[in-house]
Amino acid sequence: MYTENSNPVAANRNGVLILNADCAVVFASGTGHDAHIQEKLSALWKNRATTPVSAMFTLKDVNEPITVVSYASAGAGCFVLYRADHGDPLFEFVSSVDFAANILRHFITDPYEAITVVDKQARILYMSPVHEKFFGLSRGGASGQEAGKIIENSGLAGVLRSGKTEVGQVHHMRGAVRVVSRRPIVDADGQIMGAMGQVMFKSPSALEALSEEIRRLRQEISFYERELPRLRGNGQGMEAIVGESDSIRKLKEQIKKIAPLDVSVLLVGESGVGKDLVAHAIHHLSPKGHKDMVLVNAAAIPGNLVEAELFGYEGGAFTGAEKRGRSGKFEQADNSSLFLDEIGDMPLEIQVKVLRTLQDGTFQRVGSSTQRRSNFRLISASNRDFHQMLNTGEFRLDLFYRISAVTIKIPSLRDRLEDVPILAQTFLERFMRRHNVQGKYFGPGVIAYLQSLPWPGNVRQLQHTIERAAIFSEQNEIRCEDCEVPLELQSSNDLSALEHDYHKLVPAAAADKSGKHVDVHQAKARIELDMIKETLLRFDGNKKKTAEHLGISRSHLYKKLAELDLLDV
Ligand SMILES: Nc1ncnc2c1ncn2[C@@H]1O[C@H](COP(=O)(O)OP(=O)(O)OP(=O)(O)O)[C@@H](O)[C@H]1O
Repeated sequence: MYTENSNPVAANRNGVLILNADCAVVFASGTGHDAHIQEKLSALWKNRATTPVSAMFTLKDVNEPITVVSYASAGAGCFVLYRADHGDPLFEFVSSVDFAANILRHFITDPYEAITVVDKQARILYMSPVHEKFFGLSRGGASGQEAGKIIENSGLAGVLRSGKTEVGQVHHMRGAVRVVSRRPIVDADGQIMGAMGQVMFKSPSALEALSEEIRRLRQEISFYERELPRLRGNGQGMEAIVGESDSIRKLKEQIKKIAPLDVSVLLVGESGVGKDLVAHAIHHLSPKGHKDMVLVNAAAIPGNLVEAELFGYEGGAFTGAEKRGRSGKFEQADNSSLFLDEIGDMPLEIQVKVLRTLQDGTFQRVGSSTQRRSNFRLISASNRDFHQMLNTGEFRLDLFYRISAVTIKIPSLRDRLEDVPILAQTFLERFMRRHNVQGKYFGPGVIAYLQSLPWPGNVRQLQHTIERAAIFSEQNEIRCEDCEVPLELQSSNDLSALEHDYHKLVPAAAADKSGKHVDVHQAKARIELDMIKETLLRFDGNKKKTAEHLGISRSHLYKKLAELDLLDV
């Protein structure tokens, strides 16, 4: 029998015992000499045929509990003995969990959370198989090598120096991005023994998505921080209406005069001219301006909910109603302004319902017979032609009188093209402020080009054009070709209506982007082409919807598409 007992410290705490097939001791070291321990392990080893010896277990009924790691071969049983202190988590873990070894094995071979263990000199003692594979090494190929030589950008040597744990670090290696944690490993006296790195192999893409989401949310927060002053109302007064033309000056005068008076105002004008802005400015300058204006989109209230939405309801008035009931828009607008947007699109049956409240300010909540009163200032807006609607009976005359004590017409942009430069500059600066972009500017000829366009979608369309140009312009300079203008006819969707407005559109279409003159047929074809392209895009290439929307037959559309070589769209 060979015995080894030269290290008193090791002998005191640790040891090795090797037994042959007949349970005789062939090697003992340290606590392996302890007769009591030898007896216990021999008994276990003897019964190995009926009760296999665990890979890791604790001997409890000896002087001091001992953690044992065993390795069995056909001819011998090798036991590594480790005298654990009481309260040592490893001892507790191993002594209380039968399958402790399986867990540790799982931990060191987990394909999703690979580990690397280094000694004090940052030499690799162990690397998980999946990690070795990742580095193109064979099994055990990393052992004994310097961590920095195997692991690109390894931070383990740094952790050994600093003694500080690093959690959730992004680590670039071999062209991949991984999330890693590194920690120093200390002994019972707090001395650094080595370090361990752990790499998340699974879902770094999910973590990347998470960090991308955080980045996006941060951006959004900073966007809203910049927007807040405007949303709080700083941008809702007269200063929000940009323009220096005579018609805009006159409009601002009208707003100043009308705002303090408690009369109902009807704002008319094409879509995108700024009716909403004007409504806010009137409310803002009115004695009720300190309260929020209540907005109702008259075209968008679902028919079956219109009464509940406008007048409110009592608790349990109908299935799905809130228990405590709810106030409607009229009630919410008490002592404030009520903005009835798109009033020209209000269905006739709803017109009847609102008329009475508009006449005397009284209403009843659905499910209640109590008469309520609301004192609101009415502002309405529409891009529809009221004369025509009154003639055809689409809009009630009595309601029209009620909403239009004063009517303000907001001019189309093409009738005040002198406002285009200041509007374009304002939108560009606003865009840069909101999106933290710097240095964009209009190149030569761009403003003149913008002034030559008809703007059927008015200021909204100009704003979108500038924003699109700011996004897509390759350099800081915005050029004419960046200002692609899809023709959006908001209030009239067909080509005949376009022809009706032809005298207004021709001057604009009569120059191409470089300012070169084109004749009337070319200009008309250009408009038609733009409309077809824009509408096709809007309806994802659906030709039926495109034809319907443009008010042309499908055969005409196909003919045009064939001419334009767009049939495959
Ligand atoms: N004079 C202006 N100065 C600055 N921005 C303007 C001006 N007129 C319109 N805008 C901007 O153009 C866009 C459309 O304006 P707004 O919604 O007020 O138009 P609208 O006439 O109410 O349109 P719709 O009839 O389609 O509701 C908004 O972003 C608005 O801020």
